[in-house]
Amino acid sequence: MSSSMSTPSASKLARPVPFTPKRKLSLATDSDLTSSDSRLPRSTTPSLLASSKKYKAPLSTESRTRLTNRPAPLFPSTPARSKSSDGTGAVARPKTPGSPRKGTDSPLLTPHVSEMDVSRVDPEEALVDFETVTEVGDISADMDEVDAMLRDDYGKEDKVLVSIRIRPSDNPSAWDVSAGAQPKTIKLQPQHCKSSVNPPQDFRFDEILTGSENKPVYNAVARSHVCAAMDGFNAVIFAYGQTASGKTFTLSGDEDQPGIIPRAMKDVFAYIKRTPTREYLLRCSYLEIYNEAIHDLLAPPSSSVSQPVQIQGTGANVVLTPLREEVVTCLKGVHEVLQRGEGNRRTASTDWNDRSSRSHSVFRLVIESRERGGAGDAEPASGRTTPGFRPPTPGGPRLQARGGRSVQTSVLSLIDLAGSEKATSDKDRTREGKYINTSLLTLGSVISTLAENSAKNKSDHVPFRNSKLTRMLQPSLSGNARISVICTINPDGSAVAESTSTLLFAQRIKRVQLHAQKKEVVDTDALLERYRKEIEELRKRLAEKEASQADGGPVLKRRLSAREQLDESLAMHNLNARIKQLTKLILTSQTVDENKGDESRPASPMKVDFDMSPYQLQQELLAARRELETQATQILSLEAALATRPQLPPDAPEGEKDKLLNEQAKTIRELEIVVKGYEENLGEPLRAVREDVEKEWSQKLEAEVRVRQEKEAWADELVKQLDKERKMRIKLEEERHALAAFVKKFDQLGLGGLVIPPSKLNPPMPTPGGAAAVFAQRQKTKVSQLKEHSMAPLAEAESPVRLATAPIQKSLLEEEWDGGEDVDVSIELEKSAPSISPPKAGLAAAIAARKGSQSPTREILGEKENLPV
Ligand SMILES: Nc1ncnc2c1ncn2[C@@H]1O[C@H](COP(=O)(O)OP(=O)(O)OP(=O)(O)O)[C@@H](O)[C@H]1O
Repeated sequence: MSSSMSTPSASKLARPVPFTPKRKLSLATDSDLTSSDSRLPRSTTPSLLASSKKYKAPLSTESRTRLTNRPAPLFPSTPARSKSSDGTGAVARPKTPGSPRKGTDSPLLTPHVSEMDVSRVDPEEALVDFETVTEVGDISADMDEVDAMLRDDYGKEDKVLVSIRIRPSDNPSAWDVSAGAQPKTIKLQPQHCKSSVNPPQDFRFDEILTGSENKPVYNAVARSHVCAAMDGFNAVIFAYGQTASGKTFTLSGDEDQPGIIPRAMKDVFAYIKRTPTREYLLRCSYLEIYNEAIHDLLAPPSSSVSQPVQIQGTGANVVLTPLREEVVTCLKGVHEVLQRGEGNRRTASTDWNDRSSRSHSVFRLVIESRERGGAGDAEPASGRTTPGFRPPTPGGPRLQARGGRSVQTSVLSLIDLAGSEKATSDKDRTREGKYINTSLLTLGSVISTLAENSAKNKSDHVPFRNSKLTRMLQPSLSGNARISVICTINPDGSAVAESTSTLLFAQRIKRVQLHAQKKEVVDTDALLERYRKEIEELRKRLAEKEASQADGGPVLKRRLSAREQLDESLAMHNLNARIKQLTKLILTSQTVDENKGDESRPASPMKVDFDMSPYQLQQELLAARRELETQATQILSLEAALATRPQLPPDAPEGEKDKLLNEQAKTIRELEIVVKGYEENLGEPLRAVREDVEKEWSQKLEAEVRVRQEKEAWADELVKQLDKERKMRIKLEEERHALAAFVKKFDQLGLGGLVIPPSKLNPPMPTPGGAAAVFAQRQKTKVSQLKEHSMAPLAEAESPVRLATAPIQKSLLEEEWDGGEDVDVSIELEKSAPSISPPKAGLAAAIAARKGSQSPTREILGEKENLPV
């Protein structure tokens, strides 16, 4: 059956705010992030969400309807943030401390000492039988399905279960899906193919799911893995896909459609309920990988800032430390843990998703279980049976004979990966996007190498260490886990490149070979075993106290002071309470679900001595804290010393140096694989990003070129103008020199006693008002001088040569020079000439004769002396 994914839509409604109220990003600056990502304060910034105006993934009409008609929730909504009692909305401080983990006995790694006052536990409350369970809606609804699952043979699968989930959309789908038939295929519609030569590829997967219902998705892709985890296999379920394609919706869901995590938790308790032959201890942790730093989502904010989580160990023995683990005994407890963790996740509004996960989040449930029936059990198995029970694990009783009892430990990891994305308009989001894409690319290349190794029976190096995500997943990806991958895609034509890339990833991971094994060992470190031992010890002490009281009777009582008697009875009460409390942490089919009113329980790494007085305990606590501080300082200085030490001393043996060189060569190979994977895996979307960037830059370049051309044209014009001006100056200069030379010669010949003052040969700078103004002024002065002196001698004197004898009389030439250097003085002279009245006849004649010629002096000289001009 082939169907298109399009859904008719009348209009695009506003995108509803998704249910998940994840923690928003702080406004930390880029430099903050760079300096210490792990120290990033997780404060919220409402403006980040409010500022989102861009295009976001459109929701289908179907999901919008679902979101507007909400029935009362069956399961407490996973990520909703609870209001504190003071109504501020702040998440209440967790009441319980971190539990110890295997191999983390150091107090530094389990820094949160129990805060719970055990004396307050009501022993009566602890004893609740499974028949008294009232939270029917929580667990029983899915019991039959769990029974059915338990009958299935789910443990033999050695391939990754790969499913595709297509997000509903109002736009026409670009994909043809054949989800009903076998094999289930998905194919790009021909009109969306880039190449008309190659027909679209048929992708085949285990499941192809559509629609907004989360239950069928859970049943198809997760339930078998949850049951496998309960049965002792490590199991990993993760969602992979482009941003806003529905990963968080699939994993966490919302109030109407709880996702895989809440449904899985329900099944965990249902499973315990259906398995009376075993007892369980559950503890969970929640972390995120943000900008390549691991953050504990359950740690109090102060400690998560000061102590980022580190990955220690190698290969299959990867340990995360310090990571808070909380023992959970009921669905409500898990809900509280999830809620707290979700509240601490980093989300932000991006160009594509109002609440985009900016980190990879990992919810881990550690399941310890073992056969029931040995000494120390709080209660014997009731003998009540339910159809569909699994038979007891073969070999269990035999292992008990060796002192401890075999404990099965498995981990169920539920991972919501951040979505691959293009560069976004926001700088911080782009930076996060880079980290996200890089770690996804590393995941892609790890999967590629694993698939290649499986297909060709090779053992090529797998670059697990290239990202925190792959390093953390190394034990599971190496094969010792059952893996289910849900690849989510957006069916729109605009997202074809990203969806194709996701499908290629899905196809590759399908080829990875798994060989998951159950781990059942005599494990004295298992928390379950430690609790059992502690219970036994406490019981022994209680019995001794009771016995000594019974033996001593009134005699003993008389010897003890009233205060001592009070302390004694208090100590016994505490012992009882602690026994009850520890017993309650161990889940059996009878006790599961009985602690419905409690939150997660403490799992104190310390064995508390209840005989101590409160004062003594306080002193001990203080001393322990001091020791802790000293050790922390020591660790810091050791770390600093380690960091500054060269990798190898100069005199290290050659073998060591070779080893280091080999390691470095290995790292280079890994990087090469990453680069190769980079090109292969997400080449398509990144090409698109590159094209976008290239386009933007070529536009900028064109604009720059245009501006430059304009400037060059302007500069050319300026050069031309300057050239013209220079030529004009040269011409004027030549004229000036010619004139000066001529006048000099004129004077040398003694033709008029005209003396050219040196200032005329080096004329002054132009005067304001120009030559005309100066000339007019001088003429005026001259006229007034003429008026003052007698005009007669001048009138009698015909020859201009006489002029030289009158010292106050300037020569015509001088007057001409006063006109300035750049102006044609002859014109000014002509204009001004009539105003000089009454001129001497000879001079007037000379002026008149000069009309039309370039220089009046030349005219005069030409006339009088017949000199060549
Ligand atoms: N199958 C679905 N049915 C209905 N609504 C869906 C479905 N899948 C996704 N959505 C809606 O689409 C929006 C984006 O989904 P979601 O946040 O789960 O994407 P994501 O892949 O986790 O994105 P990111 O990687 O950016 O965190 C949400 O509002 C979600 O409710």
